[in-house]
Amino acid sequence: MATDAKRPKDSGASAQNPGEDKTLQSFLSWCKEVRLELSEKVYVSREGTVADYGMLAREEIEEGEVIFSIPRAALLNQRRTIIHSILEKAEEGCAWSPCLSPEEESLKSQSGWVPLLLALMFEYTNSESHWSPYLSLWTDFRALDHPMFWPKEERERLLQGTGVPEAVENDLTNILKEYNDIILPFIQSHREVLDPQKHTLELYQSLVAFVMAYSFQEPLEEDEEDEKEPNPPMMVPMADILNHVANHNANLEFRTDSLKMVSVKRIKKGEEVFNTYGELANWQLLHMYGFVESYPSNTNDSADIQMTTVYKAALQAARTESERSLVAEKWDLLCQLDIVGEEGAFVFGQSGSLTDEELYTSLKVLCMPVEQFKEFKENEGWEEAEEDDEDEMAAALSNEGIPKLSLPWRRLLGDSVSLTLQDYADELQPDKELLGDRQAYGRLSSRERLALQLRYGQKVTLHQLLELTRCHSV
Ligand SMILES: C[S@@+](CC[C@H](N)C(=O)[O-])C[C@H]1O[C@@H](n2cnc3c(N)ncnc32)[C@H](O)[C@@H]1O
Repeated sequence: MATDAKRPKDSGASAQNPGEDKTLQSFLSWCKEVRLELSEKVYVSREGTVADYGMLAREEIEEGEVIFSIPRAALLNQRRTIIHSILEKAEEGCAWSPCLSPEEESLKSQSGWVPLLLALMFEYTNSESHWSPYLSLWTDFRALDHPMFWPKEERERLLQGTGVPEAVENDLTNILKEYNDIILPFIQSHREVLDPQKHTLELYQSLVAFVMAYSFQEPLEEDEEDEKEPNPPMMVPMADILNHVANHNANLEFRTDSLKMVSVKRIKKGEEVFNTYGELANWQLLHMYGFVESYPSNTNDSADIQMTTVYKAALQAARTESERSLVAEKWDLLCQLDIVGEEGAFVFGQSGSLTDEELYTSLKVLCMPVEQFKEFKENEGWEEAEEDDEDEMAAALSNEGIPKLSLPWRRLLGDSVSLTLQDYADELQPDKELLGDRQAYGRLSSRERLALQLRYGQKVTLHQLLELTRCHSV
């Protein structure tokens, strides 16, 4: 535990030169007040980290050591804000606006983030806030450079084919809707604490980006997963100073009285302490956090192909109207069986398909002769014997070290889906030469670099898959 007594006056356990950064100094003093315990083996810094603030090891840290511990009372959530009572009342369904129906008055939003966002709107703009020393670390959330802050034209041009522009459009629509339907009426009904001139849509959007990139969600117990709604997000001071890499060396543990950042491997002196934000592909990291990991460091990277892309390829391959309506019927059944969905994606990781059950079944059904499809429909799935066949094939393929999908791929859909995938990969168009040309790379804007890294990784993943389908076609 770090205490005042143990610390020399000007080089606390948490910063090499704390005096140089007054905002950081004030945050670290606040941490002591709220009894956040920080190991003397680490310090917060803006130098020597991958991005702005981060945490560095002052000394070697063994696996399993507690790096810092945050009492639950130091977490910022909807219950720990001055406006908690009005948030609670609104959540309980008490009337707060004479013009709205009870459904409209509820603070329930699609994302479940609204109460925390209202709390942040109030606390972030209140200089007397208990959370001010913490929230003052960030003066401009737009500096995060999430694609939601890029001009639309730039986003669509640089990120075409990656899935990010579509995800961002969806976010922007939801943000506008939530602000107009829930936030603004709530602000207008609580003018004693909120003000539409100050608590604007622009601020709301910035705070959504902050919650996206900095908040934590406590996982549910395994037996609660099916019954309970996910826990609402919360802000976890100090844990959110840590940057992320796939090959992380620390992990946040949720205990009864406190949250603890624990090392999951030995961390050498001078190394950065990295948390994990989850097993996230580069397109997800860019969408939610505004950064990507360079190829091939992100072992969780993947390229996601919308399930409907495969449906469209099958429709294109159909030659007559009756073949097209058979494809449509097959697709409906696959949807009903929850094997595919309008919003779903087939996911390809660095070593092959991560959704091979769904992909294999979809391809097989889409290519079935009509008689076999009738039988499949009656059984609502495969016969036992066929499952055995699949297992045998999977075993044979994994003996060869080849992902399960590769062999049946061409046999099932011929060239049509391979070609669609090729088109999909071509749409990514990353200029590989640029990655190797340091000078040219140096001339790119930071957004162009992000886009290049993202598209290159996705293209490589897809090409590995395409290569496999070519090598092992039957
Ligand atoms: C939870 S915060 C981490 C603290 C942050 N560095 C700061 O100074 O406020 C998450 C943000 O840190 C940055 N970040 C985290 N890991 C990164 C990485 N490996 N590379 C680049 N930026 C990263 C991104 O801007 C991300 O949105």
